[in-house]
Amino acid sequence: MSREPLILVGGGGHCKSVIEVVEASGQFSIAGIVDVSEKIGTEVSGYKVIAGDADLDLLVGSYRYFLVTVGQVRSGAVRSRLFHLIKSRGGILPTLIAPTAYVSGRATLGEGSVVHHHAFVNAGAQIGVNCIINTSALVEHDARIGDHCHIATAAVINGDCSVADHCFVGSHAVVAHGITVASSCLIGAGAVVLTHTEANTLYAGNPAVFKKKIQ
Ligand SMILES: CC(=O)SCCNC(=O)CCNC(=O)[C@H](O)C(C)(C)COP(=O)(O)OP(=O)(O)OC[C@H]1O[C@@H](n2cnc3c(N)ncnc32)[C@H](O)[C@@H]1OP(=O)(O)O
Repeated sequence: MSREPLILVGGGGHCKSVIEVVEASGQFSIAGIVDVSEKIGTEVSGYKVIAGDADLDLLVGSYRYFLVTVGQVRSGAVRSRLFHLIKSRGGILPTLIAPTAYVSGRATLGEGSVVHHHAFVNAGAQIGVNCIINTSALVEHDARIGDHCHIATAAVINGDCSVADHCFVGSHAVVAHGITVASSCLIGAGAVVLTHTEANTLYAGNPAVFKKKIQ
């Protein structure tokens, strides 16, 4: 079966992690990577950077399938901008699930979202568009994850939680059952979130407490 060519947009560390998922899932062949123009001709995990940011518009005319592979910690703005640019030009952002991950048939996954190796998405979970469900993350039953969120490595979003758009939940953080994380929050690595959060705010620690507002 021939595999559709796929362009990866962003050639940093997160791109390497997505490449592991693309190769293992076997649905697409990686046609190239888009990064800053100075990196054209270099390689990421054996795949060439074929174009710079400014050429993305043109590439959307030549290829159908794209994934945003820029990472996301402090802000999801770059990932969100690239997602909307690709979509506005008619590009398709597929969902991708690593073969070692488990995604319930009763869960939903928005376009451009990637579930990385050994992650688990349980029944009734709803994941928005352009999300990263990173390696070994757990999204439990009926949890809702908004658009452009990054649930980082081994983070746990428990049952009935709601994580709004543009959030980052750090490595090994735990969001307790039924908690709402408001939009554009950062949850520090290892935090244990036991209370609902305010938007645009960093919370960290166990129990997680207010640390600062985010511009
Ligand atoms: C494959 C992958 O790599 S996936 C990505 C994995 N990466 C992570 O999980 C990110 C880890 N980083 C964090 O958790 C950070 O908290 C971030 C990036 C969310 C925020 O960082 P910054 O905006 O630089 O926060 P900053 O350093 O200003 O910290 C503000 C306060 O919160 C505290 N703080 C920040 N993060 C944490 C944390 N994880 N746990 C406890 N306290 C923390 C700081 O000590 C500081 O406290 P103080 O005001 O009492 O001195």
